[in-house]
Amino acid sequence: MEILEQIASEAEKRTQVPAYPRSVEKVISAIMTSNNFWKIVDLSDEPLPLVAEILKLLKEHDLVIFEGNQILLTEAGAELARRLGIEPFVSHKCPTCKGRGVIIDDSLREAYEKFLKIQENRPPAIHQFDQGYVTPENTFARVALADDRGDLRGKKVVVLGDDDLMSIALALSGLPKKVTILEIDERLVNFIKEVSDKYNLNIDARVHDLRQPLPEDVLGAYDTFFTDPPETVEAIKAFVGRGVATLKGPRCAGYFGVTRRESSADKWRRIQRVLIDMGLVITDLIHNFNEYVNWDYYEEMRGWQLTPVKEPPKDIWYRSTQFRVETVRGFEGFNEPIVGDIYNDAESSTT
Ligand SMILES: NCCCCN(CCCN)CCCN
Repeated sequence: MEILEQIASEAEKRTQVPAYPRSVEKVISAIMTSNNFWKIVDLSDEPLPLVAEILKLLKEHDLVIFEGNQILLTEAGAELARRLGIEPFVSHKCPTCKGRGVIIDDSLREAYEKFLKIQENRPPAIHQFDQGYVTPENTFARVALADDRGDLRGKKVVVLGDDDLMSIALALSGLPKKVTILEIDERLVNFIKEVSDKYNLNIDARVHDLRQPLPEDVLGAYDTFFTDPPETVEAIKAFVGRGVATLKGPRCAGYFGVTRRESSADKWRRIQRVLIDMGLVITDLIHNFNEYVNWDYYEEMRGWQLTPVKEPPKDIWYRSTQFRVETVRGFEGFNEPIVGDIYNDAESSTT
């Protein structure tokens, strides 16, 4: 145990990311499962900067070697794993729903097929706004989830930030009474407007920087919000807080993703305290519900400078947990201006 403690404390000192013996143990389990850096980050469920530093420390202790871009345990590393009883990861994920608990069934199939075609011409994700969209199937799984919880039919829905094109999927499903979207990126707003005009979707799409307070007419006017904020506590407070500010009253719902790729368990605790303090209850937390298509600006992101081997990401590695929250009596949204950097902290790495 002592070596894990030593590596964890050194890794925390170097990265300022909270690190524990369990963090090191999970990285070793991940190495026993895959030699690919991105898969090791994905399996370990620890922040990328911390995983990168732990790998460097394991190498310094001759417990790991880098053969080309492959990350392998040495004989000493395998011996340590045996001694501590560390084993490879084993998945028991449902092959049908992929662990989401919902599927895109026949009632949504036609709308989903249309969405698949429409999203082929979507604007690419850009670094400037920390964009990274989820797969089209994932976007529709969020529609299925919200309908399964009774949050869409006859409801007014608002989307805060929409590189995932949730607004188009929601409108195509025909379930909400109204869909509004606020998005900083004009390319996306124009794309959504064109699609809305072409398919008669009647989407209320507006360019808006979510660091600025919301327009008056959206405050207290919606039943359900969707957002997928950057991974700083400030950004989550701003995006989710504004989502709450759009809600009509108690017992309204909000959906958003929070990742482990850029947020430690300690940051999660701060995030969850912010949610509780807003007067929300967390009704659902679905691990790895969201899977993000690899963005082509990966060489510009901070995480790339930190990787111990320079292997371009191939398979999906960035995932997030889908949160569903509900307001109760006394809830309080947040609609103040945000100043300062909402994209970067010690744990973020894809900005
Ligand atoms: N920088 C690339 C990954 C960004 C993912 N973040 C924004 C997602 C927008 N669809 C945060 C994901 C979890 N909140």
